[in-house]
Amino acid sequence: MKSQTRFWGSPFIPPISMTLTSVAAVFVALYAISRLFSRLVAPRSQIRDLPGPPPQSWATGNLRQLFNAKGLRFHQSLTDVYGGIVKIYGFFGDEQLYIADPQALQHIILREPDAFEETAIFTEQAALFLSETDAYNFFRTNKVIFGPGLVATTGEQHARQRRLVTPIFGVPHLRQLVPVFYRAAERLADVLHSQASIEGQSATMDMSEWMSRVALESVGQTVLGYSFDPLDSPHNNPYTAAIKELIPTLFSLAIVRELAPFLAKIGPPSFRRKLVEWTPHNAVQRVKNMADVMHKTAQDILERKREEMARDDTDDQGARGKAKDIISILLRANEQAKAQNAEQLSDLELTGQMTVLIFGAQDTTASCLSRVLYQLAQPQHRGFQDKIRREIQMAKLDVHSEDGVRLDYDALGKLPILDAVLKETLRLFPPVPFVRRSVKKETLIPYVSQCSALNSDVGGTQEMDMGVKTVRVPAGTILFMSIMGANRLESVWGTDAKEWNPERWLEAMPSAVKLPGVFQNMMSFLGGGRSCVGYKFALLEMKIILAVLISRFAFSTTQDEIVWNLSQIISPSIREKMGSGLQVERKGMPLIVESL
Ligand code: HEM
Repeated sequence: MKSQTRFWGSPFIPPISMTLTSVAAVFVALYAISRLFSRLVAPRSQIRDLPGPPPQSWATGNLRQLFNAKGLRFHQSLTDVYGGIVKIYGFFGDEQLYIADPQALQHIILREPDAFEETAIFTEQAALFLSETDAYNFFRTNKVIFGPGLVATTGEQHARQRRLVTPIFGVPHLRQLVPVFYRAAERLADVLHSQASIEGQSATMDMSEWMSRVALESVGQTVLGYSFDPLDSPHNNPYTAAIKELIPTLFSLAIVRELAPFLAKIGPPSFRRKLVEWTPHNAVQRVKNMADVMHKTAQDILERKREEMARDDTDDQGARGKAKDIISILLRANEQAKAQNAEQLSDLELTGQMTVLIFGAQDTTASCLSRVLYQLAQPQHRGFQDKIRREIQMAKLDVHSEDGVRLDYDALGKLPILDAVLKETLRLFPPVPFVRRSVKKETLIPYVSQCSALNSDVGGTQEMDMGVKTVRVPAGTILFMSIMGANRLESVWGTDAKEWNPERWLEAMPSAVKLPGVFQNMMSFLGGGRSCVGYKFALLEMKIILAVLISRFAFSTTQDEIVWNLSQIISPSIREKMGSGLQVERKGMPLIVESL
């Protein structure tokens, strides 16, 4: 008997799903033909002469190696084995570039940013997935996850939004957020303390889960003035579930999404939306539903903010004090701009910013915080925990705060060991290991060839400077900018570039080679007009959380084997060996947490 195909319980689905499968096959074939054709008519590309790995297959090139949860080694090997500028393959022999070279990155990010844009894939993907209005919103969400994305557009519209949003991440506003970050960090510390007390004085806890929760609560409170997760009780907010799921789900669709620029040209938005609704693919449907939940939540919060603002205005001279969260500030600035007929954000742009900021902030900081705790918990690095604890105790002696417990904004900026540990972790383990761009117009990219020893022994590279060269790159080429590769170059960081050594930040840096990063010569927050708008916010938040936790707890490792996975943003999981040599993995990073 033939098995019955079911799609979301609908009796009409089998014929539709069959039709869609055939339609998809036709699209893929058309895409392949169009790529082949454009390659035949295009002048011979110089990319062809660059070194790089062979494609794994003609159809998917190296994409399966690049967009793979276990792909971190492959990413690292590209720079180690082939140098700072590497030829890789996309679909059907499409030649792409993988870049860690400082000269090339300077060119792309600072010297000629107009020749590059965030991959059109994202714009067109959104256009493909959603109705016109939602596509706009969804796109911005998506961009911050898979690449930069303050807004859905490039050029002047992005510049305008950036101008409007940047001031709220300045030091005066950040100072006001300090107590909010402390509240979340201290609540977490109380919860961990009571858990540890149940088992005496110490207990094994999944610290990556806790970092994820405290990061979401911190950003919810500071950006939206909204509590997603009270930390002291189980949380079941649908938004929380959506944002946790979205990144891995989108990453699992990474290869399919490569086809988006082509598919997005088909028909009007309403037709493309229908196509997505009918697509018999679980991950596609989940992404659509998550986007809906996030958009709806952002709309509700915006409504509530407007009501609060109206109440503030009618209150007796703001007796309750004006809300200090970022969206309230943005909203007030926007209302002022409206009154003066100046630059402002539409409602759709405002809800888009909310989602973008939550996404940009949550997983990235959670990933970095988890990695800092993991490093500090290693037996060989535990001395750094003691040093940080001591320097915090010393700093508190100088602080005249109400409770004598919290270091203020300025005191937090004067903790050299904590600072060095955070910088070194961000350098060696950037939460976002790469971003992508596409070339808008043909350009000549300079690079310093460091491809000397074609050394297949990953990690055993010998970089040799062979002088500045250039490569002519045609419009439409996709680039991977390797944040992790650049952050580990020996030419920039010295021979111990691949080691975790916080002490390097307490000494003079060995090299004068400049990377175009916005923060401390590293690429972790990128650089230029698309750099991370929230990096000072992130550093402040992470310092407060770490200062509170390290003051109250000692962290050490368990027997578990922890592995770090790539899903655009890096996250840990536990590898378990089952009988018969089988290995399974589950999300998490258990550490032994001891109350002090
Ligand atoms: C450790 C924490 C963080 C890391 C490593 C990080 C990293 C990055 C990177 C690499 C980009 C560039 C992406 C690209 O161009 O494709 C970026 C952009 C961005 N980040 Fe962050 N980020 C962090 C925290 C935050 C926080 C806390 C916020 C907000 C509160 C934030 C908001 C943004 C926004 C809005 C953009 C897009 C900027 C634009 O396109 O103009 N990030 N971030």
